[in-house]
Amino acid sequence: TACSSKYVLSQMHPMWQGPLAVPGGDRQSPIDIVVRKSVYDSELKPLVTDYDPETCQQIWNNGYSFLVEYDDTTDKSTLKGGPLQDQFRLCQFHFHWGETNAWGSEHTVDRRLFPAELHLVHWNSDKYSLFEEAVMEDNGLAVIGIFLKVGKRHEGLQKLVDALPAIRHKGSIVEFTRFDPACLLPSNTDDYWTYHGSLTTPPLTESVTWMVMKQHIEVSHDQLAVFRSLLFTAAEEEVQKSMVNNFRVQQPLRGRTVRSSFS
Ligand SMILES: NS(=O)(=O)c1c(F)c(F)c(-n2cc(CC3CCCCC3)nn2)c(F)c1F
Ligand SMILES: [Zn+2]
Repeated sequence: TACSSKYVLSQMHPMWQGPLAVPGGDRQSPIDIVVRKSVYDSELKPLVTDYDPETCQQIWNNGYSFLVEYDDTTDKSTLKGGPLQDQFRLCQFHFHWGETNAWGSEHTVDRRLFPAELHLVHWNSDKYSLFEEAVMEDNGLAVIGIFLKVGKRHEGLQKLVDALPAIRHKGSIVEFTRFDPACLLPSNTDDYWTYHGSLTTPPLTESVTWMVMKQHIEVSHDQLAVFRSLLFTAAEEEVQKSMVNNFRVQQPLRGRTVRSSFS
């Protein structure tokens, strides 16, 4: 898909630190969400997701995370509502996690870290015709962020966990079909924080409307351990590096307001 063909990885250090902020960047991600400073906005609507599992295509290790990619050539898997004016197409979802359960998420809530964070990446198909185009525009992307906590096993996640050994190395890809990403959403998707930010990996473009869910999902310790069995490195590299701590350092708020859909 447009999204997959271009998810090429720049030679990024695993612990993507990169420039603290993009030159002139005043809406970088991730950030700490300071609950008491967020502003309730009664105009914010519930999110409306409409995902078709038939658009699920493949799962691959891009050397930064693992991605589940969807066919985004038609409006079959969409997101609208929330703070969004337009309709957005799902192109991929991926995760960020730590080497231990003590950290791993990119966003935090009052400095609280979670062991992992799921990102569902969508692009504005009302205004643009390709992901690559949308990724460069102010209102081009919409990403849903969902925190993961260690607890009971997540039945829906297991199909994905079982596919990971086949993509241990950077660059490996396998067919992955009929996976409904709705199974990864928390039961309550009405309560979220939203702010204008950026990709947390290169090209770090400031094109993302973020919606971070208030409610986390639970996965088991063992399921998360399989994430950590992935490798940043390709099969032919001598030194293999575990794919862990693939999160970006937090960025300055620069006067932005984080709005909440709940009071
Ligand atoms: N963490 S995040 O902010 O949710 C997040 C995203 F939203 C992304 F869209 C990407 N992304 C990066 C590219 C490379 C493209 C390479 C060609 C030019 C456009 C980017 N594809 N998708 C991404 F890597 C990422 F981490
Ligand atoms: Zn991400």
